[in-house]
Amino acid sequence: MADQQARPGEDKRPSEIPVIRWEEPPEGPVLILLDQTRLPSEEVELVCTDASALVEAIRSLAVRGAPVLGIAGAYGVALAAARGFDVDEAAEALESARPTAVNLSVGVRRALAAYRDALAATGDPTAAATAALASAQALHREDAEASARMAAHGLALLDELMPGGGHRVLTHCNTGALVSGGEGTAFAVALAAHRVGRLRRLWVDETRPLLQGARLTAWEAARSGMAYTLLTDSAAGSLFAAGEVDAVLVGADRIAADGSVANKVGSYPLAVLARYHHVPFIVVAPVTTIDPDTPDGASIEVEQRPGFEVTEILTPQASAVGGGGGVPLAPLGTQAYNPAFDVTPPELVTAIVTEEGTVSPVTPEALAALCARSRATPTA
Ligand SMILES: CSC[C@@H](O)[C@@H](O)C(=O)COP(=O)(O)O
Repeated sequence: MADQQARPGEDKRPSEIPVIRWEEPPEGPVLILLDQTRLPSEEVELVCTDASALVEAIRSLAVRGAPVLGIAGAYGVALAAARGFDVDEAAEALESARPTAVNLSVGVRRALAAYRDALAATGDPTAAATAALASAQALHREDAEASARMAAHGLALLDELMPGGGHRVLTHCNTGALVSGGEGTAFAVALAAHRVGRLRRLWVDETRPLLQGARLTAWEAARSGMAYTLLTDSAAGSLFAAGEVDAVLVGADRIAADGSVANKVGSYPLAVLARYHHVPFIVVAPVTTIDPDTPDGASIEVEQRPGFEVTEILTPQASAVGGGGGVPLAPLGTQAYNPAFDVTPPELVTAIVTEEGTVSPVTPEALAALCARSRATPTA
């Protein structure tokens, strides 16, 4: 079950946006999410008391973006365990809530493994629930740390590629604090450049159809005080042609073993434009987004979203899952093609920036070496 409660909208640094948190009131543990479908007009929290409410929140994009989906999935397992639900069933429902972002299943599986190990060791479901929660909290902390390290590596790369500073960066979708335990992935790099006075402008693609750029990235950019300009996705071409873009920074939902990058639909056209205009196309993602079990781009499952997201303008009150209810943009009955993501082949990616360092050029061998380095670091 999920309840909604409004919270006052005082100004905060992006890192202080309370995207997701665990609380234990007397009625029992809850997972509290900032409902991203209501931004930027309202800051409303969604209180999940069970995993099925969280599954619904994930499908409706109340919580979204690869790293935080992993964190949410892990807390979802902990919630099911703490509330005495069937943990395996909850884990399965959570893992399959959205197919493309690999972080979701990484987070769910990690908390589930912690739960099962503790149950096997102690036979005590309460101890197992505590272990699942500790695992989710560790993932949450690690993501914040990874975010800071990605920002540092990404800023170093921007400075290396453009030693003069004054970076004009184009970004797509939303990759800031709203998707992370920290300040995000691609947006965190732009924020780091802004803080040291080297970001001249952040170009923000509106990101049709659900407007994560306009609603969320512009909201985060405004809070950070950086210079930013919103554009329609289709205006990116003329912006490149005018020589106004020095680099493209995007996140990723899944990176295949060959370096193919699944990210919000519209990323691939930006990569093609960037190549044509000799502009670096940089992907920023934690190592958990690299999926060694997915060999190539063709093997990535791309989520297909309902057509009404394209044929209607959804108001915050209209359900993004249950079927329309928004303002019609197209004649009734119009069919829509609505993949949530597209896949950029590795040859169009200048670099992949992770918390473990930067891979450039992007090759299967370099990615495998990075993953091996990361696996050598123990996790909770
Ligand atoms: C660091 S976030 C990377 C991606 O998850 C992000 O760019 C994206 O595509 C999110 O899509 P969404 O459908 O809003 O979950």
